[in-house]
Amino acid sequence: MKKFGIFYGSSTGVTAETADEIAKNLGTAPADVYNVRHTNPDKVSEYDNLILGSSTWGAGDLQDDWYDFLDGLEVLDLQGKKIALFGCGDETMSDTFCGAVGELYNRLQKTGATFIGAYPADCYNFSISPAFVNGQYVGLLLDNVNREELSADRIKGWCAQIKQQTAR
Ligand SMILES: Cc1cc2nc3c(=O)[nH]c(=O)nc-3n(C[C@H](O)[C@H](O)[C@H](O)COP(=O)(O)O)c2cc1C
Repeated sequence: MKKFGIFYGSSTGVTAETADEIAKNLGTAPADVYNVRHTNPDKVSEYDNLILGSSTWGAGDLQDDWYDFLDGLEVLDLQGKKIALFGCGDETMSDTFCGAVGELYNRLQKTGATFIGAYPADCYNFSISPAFVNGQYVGLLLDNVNREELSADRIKGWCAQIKQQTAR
């Protein structure tokens, strides 16, 4: 089984670019990076570790292409797999910042997968995010609308963490 499969949904390309950047940092081949719009959820069975990314739209909602994919994904048995989440949003959207990441986290609990890649919420400006659980974010959250200059380092640090958490 291959190590990392990266699955993303993106409306204007920001999360797509982030997925590619994460792939480079993890040493993942482009062929293992999937736009969920064109992918069957069963594809995840080929991977030990799933990196899942969505931007947030509406008011804290999933990126459009995630709806069907998540319906199929959340009913799978993913025991033994690790899931790391990332998202792109806008911190100034107050309490919906990266809400899609919170939704992925909540709906995928029942799959039995182990969640890795929690990220410290220091250095962000937010009130309450749906992705903020037990004092930290449940994944890597990026604000390329207002703080794009921070994203490359955040991705680098997070990928180093993911490598450690999947080393065994
Ligand atoms: C109409 C609209 C609604 C948005 N709603 C949210 C939101 O609720 N929370 C958030 O964090 N970001 C929100 N955003 C910001 C987007 O998530 C952000 O621009 C993101 O980088 C888009 O990524 P994508 O191109 O991969 O879809 C919104 C943007 C627009 C234009």
